[in-house]
Amino acid sequence: MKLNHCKIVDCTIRDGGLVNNWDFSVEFVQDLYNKLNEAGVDYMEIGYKNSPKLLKGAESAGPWRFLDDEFLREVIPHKGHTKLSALVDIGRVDENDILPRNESMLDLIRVACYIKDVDKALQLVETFHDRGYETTINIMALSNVMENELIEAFELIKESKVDVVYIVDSYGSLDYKDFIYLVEKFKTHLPNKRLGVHTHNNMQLAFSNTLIAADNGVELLDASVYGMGRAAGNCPTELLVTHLKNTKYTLRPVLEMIDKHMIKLREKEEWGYIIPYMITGTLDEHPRSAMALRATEDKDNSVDFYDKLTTPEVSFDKSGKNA
Ligand SMILES: C[C@H](O)CC(=O)C(=O)O
Repeated sequence: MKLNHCKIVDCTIRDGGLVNNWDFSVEFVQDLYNKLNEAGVDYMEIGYKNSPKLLKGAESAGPWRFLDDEFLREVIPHKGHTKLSALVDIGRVDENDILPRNESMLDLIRVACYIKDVDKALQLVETFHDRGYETTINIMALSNVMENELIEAFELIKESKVDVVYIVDSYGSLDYKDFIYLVEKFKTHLPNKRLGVHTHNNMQLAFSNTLIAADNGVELLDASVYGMGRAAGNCPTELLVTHLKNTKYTLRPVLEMIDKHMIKLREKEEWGYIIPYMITGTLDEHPRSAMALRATEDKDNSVDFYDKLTTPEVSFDKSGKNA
């Protein structure tokens, strides 16, 4: 039997941290690592490896926002076969903070960027590659990228050392036709690269879009336990684990994590398919205005929210309120 080509990258801590300001206990993270390892999940993204020096106003965040190698060694004293990954952002990472891989707990470093910064992202990728890490470049907000910009980026990526190139649906606004189109485009222009996919669930399509990408040859599939991720959340890990065929994955340990931690956490924190996130998804916008709305007493007034977003002469201030 030919084993499925896919690998799951669980992003619960990194993307879920955008929901609770990375306020996960050490016990939670240890349980998650152990359960993902038991379930056969390939990678766990344990947080961001950005530098607090380069990101003002983030002092209140939990330790998973600015991973520290010493701390990681204490949290995961016995590493199983699940590899550890961290995400970095352009302009927020100090490359001097990244140890050579053989001195670090991390195996994979993923560089997130917008299309205009692909050149800078690839410079970072080269540094991390030369320090021994597996690398990805995650081009965010792809639904807002012009074809000509993408083609220019492909030229640089093709010649680079990056291992995996991600198709990222940051706004949860793409459907199956978009994914088939994008995967084909990436495969045609980057025949020498492996591909990854990261989806958001604004339109209830995260799981199905991930499967379509996988069926079309994408290898690294991002997911989060119970879908925990920014705003509408991500493709649920438990669904991939149980649904992908010809794999070594098992569902039971992920269900144990959900029973022990995720149900309680979801009562305290909010993420998932919620109408204001559906609205920003269908309008192909960042969910920040919907997130701001959900923090107000008016949080369920979706008609008013929709009217504001679709009325060109109304503008929003930074908190998401209309001005
Ligand atoms: C690098 C990640 O794919 C970034 C992310 O979560 C996004 O939605 O954008």
